[in-house]
Amino acid sequence: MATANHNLSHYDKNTVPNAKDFRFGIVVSEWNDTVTNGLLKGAQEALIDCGALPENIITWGVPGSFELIYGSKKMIEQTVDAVIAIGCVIQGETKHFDFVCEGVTHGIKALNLNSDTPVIFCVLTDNTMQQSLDRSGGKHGNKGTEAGIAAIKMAELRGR
Ligand SMILES: Nc1c(NC[C@H](O)[C@H](O)[C@H](O)CO)[nH]c(=O)[nH]c1=O
Ligand SMILES: CC(=O)[C@@H](O)COP(=O)(O)O
Repeated sequence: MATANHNLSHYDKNTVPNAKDFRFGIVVSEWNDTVTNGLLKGAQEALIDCGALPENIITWGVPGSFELIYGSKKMIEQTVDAVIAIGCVIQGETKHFDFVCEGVTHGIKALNLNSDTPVIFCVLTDNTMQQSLDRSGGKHGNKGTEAGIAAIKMAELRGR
């Protein structure tokens, strides 16, 4: 289902475990910070709405989405139950967009494969700034909210 047909902010609390006993790490890119700060807000609000304690949420900034890989690797060492990697990559004039998006995707996939801590992919890869604004608290909701809920569900699965 395309995002256009699904509000990213919608979730049913009855299907989300209570997050009071979990610790979360959030790594957020400074590139396109109007968007990434909106995603961060959505993620933080979702975590707290579902019981997470503010003191159990560690948040670090990194320069760009490519640095989410290393930042998430270091965050895993903070003994958290899940990491949320937040970024916004927007197509420019060159192929750099392709390499950043592919690099981040493969890097975060590798962290999920090679560590015992789930890393949630909250990286927008959009054609325009408007598409990113629409998905970080705009008309399509907030992908950060979606990522926060995913982090709680994966933290619970990790403990099974
Ligand atoms: N163009 C965008 C970037 N580019 C920067 C890279 O992510 C990286 O920081 C640089 O190549 C140094 O390693 N990053 C984004 O997050 N979003 C963009 O649109
Ligand atoms: C994703 C990027 O790195 C990109 O926004 C940079 O823009 P450009 O391709 O015009 O250099």
